[in-house]
Amino acid sequence: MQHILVVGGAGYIGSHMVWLLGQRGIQVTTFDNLSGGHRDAVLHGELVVGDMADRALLDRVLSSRHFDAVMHFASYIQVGESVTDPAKYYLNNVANTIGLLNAMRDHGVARFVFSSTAAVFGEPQYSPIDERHPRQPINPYGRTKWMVEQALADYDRAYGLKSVSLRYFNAAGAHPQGLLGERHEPETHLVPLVLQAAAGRRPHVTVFGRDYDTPDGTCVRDYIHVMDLAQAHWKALDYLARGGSTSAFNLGNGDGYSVQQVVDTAMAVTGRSIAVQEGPRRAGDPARLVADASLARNVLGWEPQYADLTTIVRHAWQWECRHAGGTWA
Ligand SMILES: O=c1ccn([C@@H]2O[C@H](COP(=O)(O)OP(=O)(O)O[C@H]3O[C@H](CO)[C@H](O)[C@H](O)[C@H]3O)[C@@H](O)[C@H]2O)c(=O)[nH]1
Repeated sequence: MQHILVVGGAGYIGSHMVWLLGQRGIQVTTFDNLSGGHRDAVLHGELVVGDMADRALLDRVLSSRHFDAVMHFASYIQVGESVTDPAKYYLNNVANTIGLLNAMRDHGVARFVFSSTAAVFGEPQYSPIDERHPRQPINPYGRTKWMVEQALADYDRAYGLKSVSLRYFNAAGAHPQGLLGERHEPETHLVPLVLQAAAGRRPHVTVFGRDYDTPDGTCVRDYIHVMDLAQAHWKALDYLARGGSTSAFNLGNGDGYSVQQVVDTAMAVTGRSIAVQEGPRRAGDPARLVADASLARNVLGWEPQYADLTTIVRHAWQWECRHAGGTWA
């Protein structure tokens, strides 16, 4: 692998990926519309600012050099918004992604790494969730990701496009040296919200439901460090370069932490108290989402380095302190 096109490479997970590729000596072109990303977050390679829907621009980029693979981080990710505005999600996450695949096909790029999600599984029927678990997404966001996964299987059968879909559980954490971190506008994810409350930038964090069938009544999730996600993508590129077949892998640590445990860990890491407000359940939240990621370990040779919640929260806190103004400067 010499040169990779990273679509959506200025966002949270994409920017960590671009950094890691730089560390590995890989050339990168980042293609991003900057709607959810930041120009300053691209720490390596060239940046093309544009829209995935702009086919003429995609053609220009894809014909500018040979790309060994394309990585896709350009989806919208808010479950609630996908319910109220499904058009936005089907257009970007499905139609624009298919447009990208068609452009890749026309330009002879035959490898693709796709950011998928645990949301393709819907309500868990057993735990931990392995790749064989039925894919029955319960919201438009999950459906868009599952549609693309299915399209990728068809594109392999018909056109020989080889792909890896990586189904993230709960991405969290930040670059270990504080170079990059998590910023979404608006922020809806638990770890940054809890840390912003610890930093005094929010008055409190709201716990969405305390009546779940879990040990402390709050939802349990499998938090995975963003650098471990990037490492899994790196392994996926290597797998495809070695002739690996089109596949999907779950990415998580196999450890479930409750919302309350995240708050408690954040208080221990930051040494600050965090005000908690009780709120109702959030629609579409399963009680427990925990991954069985043994397939990624066995087939990709993936080994998470930062698997414990304390490390994940500590790195996220370093980022929060360093960028307390909410900017990348
Ligand atoms: O202010 C908050 C925010 C979240 N939560 C709870 O914290 C847990 C984690 O919530 P996040 O919003 O951080 O993460 P989700 O599990 O909802 O989302 C993850 O899974 C989704 C699909 O299920 C999408 O893939 C999404 O991008 C990904 O971060 C959930 O139980 C949620 O109810 C709270 O209690 N209060």
